[in-house]
Amino acid sequence: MNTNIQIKSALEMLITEVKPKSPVSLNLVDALGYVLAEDIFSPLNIPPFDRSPLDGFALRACDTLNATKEQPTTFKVIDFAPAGKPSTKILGPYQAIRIMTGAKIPDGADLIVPFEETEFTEEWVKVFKTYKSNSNITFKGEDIKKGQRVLVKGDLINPPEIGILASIGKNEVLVYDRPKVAILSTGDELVDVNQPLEEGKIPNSNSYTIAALVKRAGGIPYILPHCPDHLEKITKEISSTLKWADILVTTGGVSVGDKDYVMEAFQRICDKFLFWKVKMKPGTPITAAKYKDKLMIGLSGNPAAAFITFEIFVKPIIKKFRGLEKIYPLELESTLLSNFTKVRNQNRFVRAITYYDSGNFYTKLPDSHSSGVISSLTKVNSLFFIPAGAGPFTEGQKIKVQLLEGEDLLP
Ligand SMILES: Nc1nc2c(c(=O)[nH]1)N[C@H]1C(S)=C(S)[C@@H](COP(=O)(O)OP(=O)(O)OC[C@H]3O[C@@H](n4cnc5c(N)ncnc54)[C@H](O)[C@@H]3O)O[C@H]1N2
Ligand code: MOO
Ligand SMILES: [Mg+2]
Repeated sequence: MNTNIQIKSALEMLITEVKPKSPVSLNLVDALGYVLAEDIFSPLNIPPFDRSPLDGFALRACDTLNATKEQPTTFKVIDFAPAGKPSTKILGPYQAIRIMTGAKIPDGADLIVPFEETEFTEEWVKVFKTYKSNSNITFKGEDIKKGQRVLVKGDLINPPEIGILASIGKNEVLVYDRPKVAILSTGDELVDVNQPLEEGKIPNSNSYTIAALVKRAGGIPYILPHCPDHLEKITKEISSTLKWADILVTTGGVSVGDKDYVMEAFQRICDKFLFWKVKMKPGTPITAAKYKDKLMIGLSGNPAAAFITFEIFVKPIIKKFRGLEKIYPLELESTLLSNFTKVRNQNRFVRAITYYDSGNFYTKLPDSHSSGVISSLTKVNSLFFIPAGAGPFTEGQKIKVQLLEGEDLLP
């Protein structure tokens, strides 16, 4: 069995098992946060016609040749062209068409003069200088050429991409579906959040933390009813869940306790067992297995360990299922504002709070790092990785932290 393996090997083992979900066609408004499963080519020129970028008058530049401040040239206003209603007139010598921003340039015109540079009435307009041909015209295809590739397979759809798709008249896009992530907390001590507590019991918090983390990572979370520490029941629940879920995340029952059954359940169900125990703290006893194209990941029951190992191992998996290429966190240099003096012979991920101020990043470490402590997770937005044997770390020292959000900023 693969056991006590390095963090990197565990991640590689998991990631190589993941293929992006099959593409689905989505309406534009629903596509936010999905990843494109096709290259997008524009069927149109944008703009689709030569248009005016200003409110003013359409003229012929050659007619402005003798215009000066002292001796302006006068043009006869022959038509009005608002946006969306092109003028049908052909502009002749010393004629002008009053034109609005976004309107099609009338035939015969090669110049737009903005209102501010003219004097005008309803019948005539005066210009006071010479203009070059093609001044103040936005040309057809200047923004996007017909046939141009505007977005690439693998691009994340954010609001700008939605706008680009709409501007080329595309209402449906092919995107990679989001993975369905089932969450199963195990433990005889668990009760639902809305149920009364009895002696020795605790509310199931992991399912909710994990569901929120799944959502933040772009997966679709499904919280299953928590399961007692019972091998048959756990096995049955996981087997039936894998019929529809892409990823199954469990918490609890992965260590060496008499009632820790999750790894055994994985072994019964899987067609490929991946590993048990990774050389890191917290969350050492993490386990993973594969069944068909589905992944099972068993996280430690300790709330902070479940949180941290989710971010390290499950988040990149979800991102790969979503079709993203950048699946690992953004790492940045930061100034440590706390002391961390313990030197341990184990790789550690320390929960951290990182912020930006006047050109620098700063990182504070909460007081407690115990994997069973949940209170010190508040405001945690980053992880400080300490390789085995490294340290001590003191206030003012530069360190590297991994951000739990902000991957958009990756190059
Ligand atoms: N003899 C040893 N004991 C333990 C070892 C070891 O190496 N030798 N490893 C410790 C480490 S490290 C960890 S981490 C835990 C892992 O425990 P499990 O994954 O088996 O989790 P449980 O035993 O079920 O629970 C641990 C802890 O977490 C609480 N818990 C569980 N589920 C939830 C939930 N859904 N919401 C909130 N809290 C939960 C549970 O009550 C326990 O307190 O094992 C150590 N032991
Ligand atoms: O590996 Mo455990 O989560 O540190 O207590
Ligand atoms: Mg246990």
